[in-house]
Amino acid sequence: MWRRRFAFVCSPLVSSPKSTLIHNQAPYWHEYAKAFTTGNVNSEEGISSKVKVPFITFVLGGPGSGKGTQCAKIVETFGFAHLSAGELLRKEMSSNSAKGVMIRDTIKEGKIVPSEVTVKLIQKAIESSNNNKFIIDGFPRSEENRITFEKIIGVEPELVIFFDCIEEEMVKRVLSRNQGRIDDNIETVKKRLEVFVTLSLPVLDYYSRKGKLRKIEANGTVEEIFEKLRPLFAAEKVSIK
Ligand SMILES: Nc1ncnc2c1ncn2[C@@H]1O[C@H](COP(=O)(O)OP(=O)(O)OP(=O)(O)O)[C@@H](O)[C@H]1O
Ligand SMILES: Nc1ccn([C@H]2C[C@H](O)[C@@H](COP(=O)(O)O)O2)c(=O)n1
Ligand SMILES: [Mg+2]
Repeated sequence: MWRRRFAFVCSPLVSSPKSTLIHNQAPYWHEYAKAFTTGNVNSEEGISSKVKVPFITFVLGGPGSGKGTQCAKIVETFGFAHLSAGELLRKEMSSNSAKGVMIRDTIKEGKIVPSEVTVKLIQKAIESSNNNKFIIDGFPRSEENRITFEKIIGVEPELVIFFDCIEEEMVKRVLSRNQGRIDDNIETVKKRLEVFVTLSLPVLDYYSRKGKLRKIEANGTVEEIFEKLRPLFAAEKVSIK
């Protein structure tokens, strides 16, 4: 019943109160569901009603729009597991394997890493977590990302948050981030902004049409922005029954 309340409070556009999580099940889904089971899966009947299905939120926005900053606050306040696609890729690129080098070159160019690489890293992180509420930051960055996630993971997000921030502010934030990222320079930021418009906007459009998108105006202070997010995550609305 949490979902019905969620839909009512946050989006009159959500047309169906039916859970989308257990539809579109990929072949992988059965194994995936077992990772979240309460120990009551009946192999003949399939997934039992006690299986805990993951609650997935995607977070999108241009470079420097504040995704990582706000995700950290959501984790702290609402107990989500934070999976940053960019962070997973940066960890992977630090190995000097051929894949690591490919990731490094792609990130430096401000482009998008092939979806299968990113989705497999996300899959591994989900499988090794004890949590069942995930906030996936910086994903899906493209329609290819989205479709690959659906194919491999077989779960749809309940919610997609878009941080809408003006370009000038995003550039300012990235250039003063000072965390030693290879993409925090003006050339790469310009390319990332172009990639965002070309590849990520269609994803936002897709979720908007499904009634799942929540746009957050992201030009204010960290606290002001978090206050806009808070109602989306009020505890009882995201607890999985
Ligand atoms: N509301 C804000 N006001 C001012 N600075 C902010 C705000 N939110 C985040 N920042 C700062 O801006 C920089 C970029 O923020 P953050 O890393 O959260 O963005 P991001 O959307 O995750 O970017 P990227 O896509 O490049 O990873 C950080 O140094 C962060 O401390
Ligand atoms: N789905 C994703 C997420 C990230 N990347 C690459 C390309 C991005 O510019 C870079 C940094 O990501 P961020 O930390 O800003 O989320 O990582 C990707 O290819 N695909
Ligand atoms: Mg980030």
